[in-house]
Amino acid sequence: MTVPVLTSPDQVASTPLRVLICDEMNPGDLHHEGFEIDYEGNLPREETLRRLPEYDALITRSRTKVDRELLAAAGERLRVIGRGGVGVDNIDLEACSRRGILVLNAPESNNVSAAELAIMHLLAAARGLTRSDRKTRAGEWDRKFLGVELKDKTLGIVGLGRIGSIVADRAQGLRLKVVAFDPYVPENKFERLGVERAASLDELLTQVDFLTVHTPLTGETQGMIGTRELALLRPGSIVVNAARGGIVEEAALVEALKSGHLFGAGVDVFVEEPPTPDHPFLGAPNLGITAHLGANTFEAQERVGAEIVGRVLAALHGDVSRGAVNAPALDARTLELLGGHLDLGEKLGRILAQLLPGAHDLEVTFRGEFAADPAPIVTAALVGYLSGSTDERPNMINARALAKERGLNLAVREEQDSPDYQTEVVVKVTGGAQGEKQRTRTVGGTVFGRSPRLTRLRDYRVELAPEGFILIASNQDRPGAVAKLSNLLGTWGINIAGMALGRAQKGGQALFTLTLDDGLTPEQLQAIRDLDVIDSAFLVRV
Ligand SMILES: NC(=O)c1ccc[n+]([C@@H]2O[C@H](COP(=O)([O-])OP(=O)(O)OC[C@H]3O[C@@H](n4cnc5c(N)ncnc54)[C@H](O)[C@@H]3O)[C@@H](O)[C@H]2O)c1
Ligand SMILES: O=C(O)CC[C@@H](O)C(=O)O
Repeated sequence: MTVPVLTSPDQVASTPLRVLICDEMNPGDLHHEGFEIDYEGNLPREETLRRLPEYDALITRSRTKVDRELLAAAGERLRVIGRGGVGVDNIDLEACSRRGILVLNAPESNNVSAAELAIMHLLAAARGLTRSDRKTRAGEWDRKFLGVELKDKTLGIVGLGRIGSIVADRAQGLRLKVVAFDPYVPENKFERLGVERAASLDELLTQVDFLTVHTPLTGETQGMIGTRELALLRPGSIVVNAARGGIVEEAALVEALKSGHLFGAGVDVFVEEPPTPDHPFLGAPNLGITAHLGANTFEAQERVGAEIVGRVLAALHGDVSRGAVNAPALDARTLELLGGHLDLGEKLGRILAQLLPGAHDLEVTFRGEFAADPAPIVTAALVGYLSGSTDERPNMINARALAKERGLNLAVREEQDSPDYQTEVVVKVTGGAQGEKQRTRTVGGTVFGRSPRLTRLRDYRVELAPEGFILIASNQDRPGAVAKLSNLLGTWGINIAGMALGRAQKGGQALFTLTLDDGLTPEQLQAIRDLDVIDSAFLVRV
């Protein structure tokens, strides 16, 4: 982990710290003692690259790509990048971390505006706004068009985070029934918002009249609404994407509009922004388009500007407590003493996120004597558990706040005794709807030298390096199971890097855990599940 070195207050007093704002926003008051802030609105990229070496911090919106080229042009002086808004997909976070550059965002400031824009697109598509506007301007007074009412229809929301929750609230005001799919959000949030929970994306798609997506763009969400998913929607549905281009596949959306399967759609975001003049969206029927304007209101820009400027200036003074997207908050000594335990905690969290996402309780048990206060291991477990489901890149600074926001309760237990290892960390998550059977999943691990080892999966003892992909399979402890499984993997050319076998009692249920160098296709996983010696099989990526 890289700990960015920020300026000490002494340095600040002698030389003004320089901040360049290169994208359009309302930056508020630019006069702050000890700082020189240059607001340039839409600065051409070449100019940004040319001037950047003279600045300590850069503030952007989504227009400016903070890539390796920009970082190379910046040279040594740049230490903080502020993103006015939430999505950091225009910023190469890995490259920033590697150079010790702190990245901050302002995720709460534009969510009302973005949610209102999504509702606007829904209403516009329902009443054919863009079509009627275009025809009337062309001299055609077409009053034949019939729209649809929203009242008593069902809105499906994918992603019940900050913006999805506000959309749910506003939609209920329009008398829509709201159903959402978000496997990472605990049940109590759905209950609090009065939103019905869909168990899967397919279940959501088959029961809604309108669909709106509010997830970050991740490996999982890219293209998550494609031809197959659109076909699952009822004929005459409306689709809105005001999140990120590509969550709804562009070509599939155009096709579904042209075929008449969809009544209409609204988009605020494109895969490539700005789109080329021949982009298929531009000729699609009943498709309302805005130019990534979700955050473009006076109110949001005032909040975004004030928040991101404040955060960047605070960070330049060494206070990284607000909005840090990529910075660890630990000193070098603690990092040294906790050794591989932070890595272990993060891996245990990541495994659990795949075994039981959307839990409402997470409990960490520490066994044995740790060389330093093990509390950061809890944070690391949260980082792992929350990763992959939010734009905010959970890290050692923001993970506890994010967990609180999600309604994830934390508990920590310490046991002096560690019968099997010098130290052991066991993480348990519990989830499930209120009044229904609660599910729990437990994983545990230890550290050999600086390398994490998995020691426990559910009630089974294992010993395995948590690397790559782990295949977890259970069977009735019958002979021949291992051979059949490894033969099958061998026929696919998949190498087994490590294997552990655990069983609760002789002849009872047994658990195999295999680390694999490569992942499995859904068909391969199904073929394993279909083996007569296997009861269940699950693949997690560490
Ligand atoms: N159009 C705009 O101008 C504009 C403005 C602000 C935000 N945004 C975008 O809106 C989106 C939502 O922002 P937010 O602040 O609400 O984010 P958030 O992190 O608060 O919420 C995202 C939600 O998506 C859920 N999620 C993640 N992966 C999922 C998956 N595979 N399936 C279902 N749910 C999943 C998460 O659990 C989380 O609850 C982001 O893409 C953001 O960049 C766009
Ligand atoms: O204002 C912007 O540039 C982008 C707004 C929005 O997409 C965000 O990520 O906050």
